[in-house]
Amino acid sequence: MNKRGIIILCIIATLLCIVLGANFYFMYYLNAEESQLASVRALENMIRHKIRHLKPAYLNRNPRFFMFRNKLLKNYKQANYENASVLWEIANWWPHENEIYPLYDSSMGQLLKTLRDEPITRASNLARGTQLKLLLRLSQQQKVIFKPQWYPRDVVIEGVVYSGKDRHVAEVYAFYLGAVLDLRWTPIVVGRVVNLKTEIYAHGDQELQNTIKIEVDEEGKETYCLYGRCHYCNEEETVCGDEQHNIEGVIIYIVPGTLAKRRSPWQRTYKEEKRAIWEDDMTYCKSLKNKMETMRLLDLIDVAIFDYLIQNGDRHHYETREERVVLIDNGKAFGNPNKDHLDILAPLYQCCLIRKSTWDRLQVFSGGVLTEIVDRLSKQDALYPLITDKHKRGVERRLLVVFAVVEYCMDKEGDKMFKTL
Ligand SMILES: Nc1ncnc2c1ncn2[C@@H]1O[C@H](COP(=O)(O)OP(=O)(O)OP(=O)(O)O)[C@@H](O)[C@H]1O
Ligand SMILES: [Mn+2]
Repeated sequence: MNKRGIIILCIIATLLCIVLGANFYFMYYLNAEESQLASVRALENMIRHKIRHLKPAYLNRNPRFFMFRNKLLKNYKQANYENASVLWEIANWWPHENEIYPLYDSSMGQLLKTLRDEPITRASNLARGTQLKLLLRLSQQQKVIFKPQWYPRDVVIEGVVYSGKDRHVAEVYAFYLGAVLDLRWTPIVVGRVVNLKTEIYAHGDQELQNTIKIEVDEEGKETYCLYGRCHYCNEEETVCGDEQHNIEGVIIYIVPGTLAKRRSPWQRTYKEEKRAIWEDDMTYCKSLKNKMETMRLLDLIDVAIFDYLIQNGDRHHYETREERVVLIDNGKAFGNPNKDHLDILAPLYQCCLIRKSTWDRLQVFSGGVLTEIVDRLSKQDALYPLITDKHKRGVERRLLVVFAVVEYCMDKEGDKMFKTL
């Protein structure tokens, strides 16, 4: 063979290698993707099977519930007070690690009422986070956060789990749900109707006033519309007062102490065409178990259950207080009552661990009692009813899914999945 022949042969051989190699790679890639998909599907099927065969105890009311009910109702019943300052001082001493308020305290009911009734004496934009929120001062003293209403209760937010703006009532619901499940890690929150003209604009600083548009129609009737200052704020998207200039919103008590922000290991990519590793890798938790303290992992699993019940799929970061996880920012829940995003529960089904106390507590509120008690507790809130019946049914349906996932994990891991840390 001459020199030219050898070169041509070499080129052909190289090309063959590249084509074959690429093919093998492609086939490997396809298989890997298929098996990942298969494992996610298999898990979903397993959970579906478990739901169909749930023990009656998970479906019926638990008689132990009565031991908790009266105490809860008594503790969170809004009550008259004499001196708001004293109550705020008490509440500012409450937090310990991530527990924001005590199990039972006679000041709680009074504190809730101060947040609902005390006059707003100053208002400004709070450009923390990305969504519209205000910083209010009550009675020249206590600073609180205000998140306004964007949607009526029955609007269904379509699309991905983190679509849309905040749902203000979700913050109140989260507060009561945390109280019921003994995950007292949320800020204390009440609903409040505020007057955009006389309470917000009139006490607003120059900057806030500049972000409130006042329109006057031919009859001289004014409309106040707030767009605020924040990452997503713009003049086209406003919160407008009704005929009396009233808007709904929530007053969020500021958690005293230092908060640290951390990236969630189960963070979404926020790009619909790109999936995160944890979304396909069902063994994702294995490496985390070596990297992360068990305490932290258990906190995040509690958070996953909490978020799954209310369908908050936007906990891209979590915050800690004294090294324990707090449930700050629960506004992106209750978007679509007809849809359950199972992957919010990934920390539970991938790690197959749960705090024993959380597991015991969840079972106390089986059989429809969970949404009933949150409903009773929130009856005194200015924004009652917080969520529609469809959303309530969603919470109950998801509680069964949590039971089913724990059953699935028990099959896999046995009792060693329950931790007492
Ligand atoms: N109750 C609170 N107590 C103390 N700090 C708070 C409280 N609520 C919010 N913050 C602080 O303000 C930041 C922004 O609040 P939040 O996360 O609710 O806003 P957001 O606009 O929804 O943010 P994101 O767009 O990141 O979801 C929080 O990261 C936290 O540091
Ligand atoms: Mn948010």
